[in-house]
Amino acid sequence: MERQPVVTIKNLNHYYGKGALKRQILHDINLEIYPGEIVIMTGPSGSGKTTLLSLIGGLRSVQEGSLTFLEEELYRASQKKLVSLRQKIGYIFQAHNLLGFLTARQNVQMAVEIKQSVSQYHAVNRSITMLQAVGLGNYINYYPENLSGGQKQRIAIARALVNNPPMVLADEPTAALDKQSGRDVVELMQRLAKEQGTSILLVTHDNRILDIADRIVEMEDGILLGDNHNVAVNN
Ligand SMILES: Nc1ncnc2c1ncn2[C@@H]1O[C@H](COP(=O)(O)OP(=O)(O)OP(=O)(O)O)[C@@H](O)[C@H]1O
Repeated sequence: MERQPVVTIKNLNHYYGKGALKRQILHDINLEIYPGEIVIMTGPSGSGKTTLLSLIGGLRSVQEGSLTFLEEELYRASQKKLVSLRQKIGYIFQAHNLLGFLTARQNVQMAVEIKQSVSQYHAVNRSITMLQAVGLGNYINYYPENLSGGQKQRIAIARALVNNPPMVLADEPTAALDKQSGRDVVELMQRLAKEQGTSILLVTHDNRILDIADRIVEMEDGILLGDNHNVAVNN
């Protein structure tokens, strides 16, 4: 495995609220994620997992500490830099967030077209290839409402991976799925991530999928447990 991390977080703190209402949510977080690595983050509700995910994804500004993505520092980064970072990340959420008036192919194609100046022909072909890779080759022209929860989540995976991003952030991707569909979806993510060398940071409460991780870290009251040793070794 290549040793230059995709994400390096050092002494990261985060707060919500102002004045007397200011509350520290993340405490001195240290974490490194390497290319192709699948890291699962667990922890109780309200412990700060989604907050950390949104900071890594450039969806919130870093307030204190250092967070680098592919060697770009996000602390005090411009909006332009944050926008360009977001384009390097695939997102998969609990609710698949597909657009109901677009077919499976069009939902994936949109992600290709937003990001790159590619021809429509190329965007269509890439979208179809990606849908085939997630096992939806026979459902390319279906609308989301005519597909199962697991199939919709597969479209979301195709959309997240179609631009071959260095990193995918997944927030409870199996929460709305039954046991078998949840398992299928994460195994698919695991396979594609390994094939493409994509790193995955996946937040879950689902103990049944922990085995797909290369590494498990746990968030408790805004403190990240389980990764300190790793950071020390890599420094
Ligand atoms: N925008 C916000 N403004 C103020 N407080 C917030 C905001 N977003 C989250 N919080 C609070 O910050 C804490 C951490 O929330 P966060 O969503 O990061 O936790 P989580 O571990 O992802 O929880 P869950 O597993 O329920 O999604 C919670 O106490 C939450 O109420």
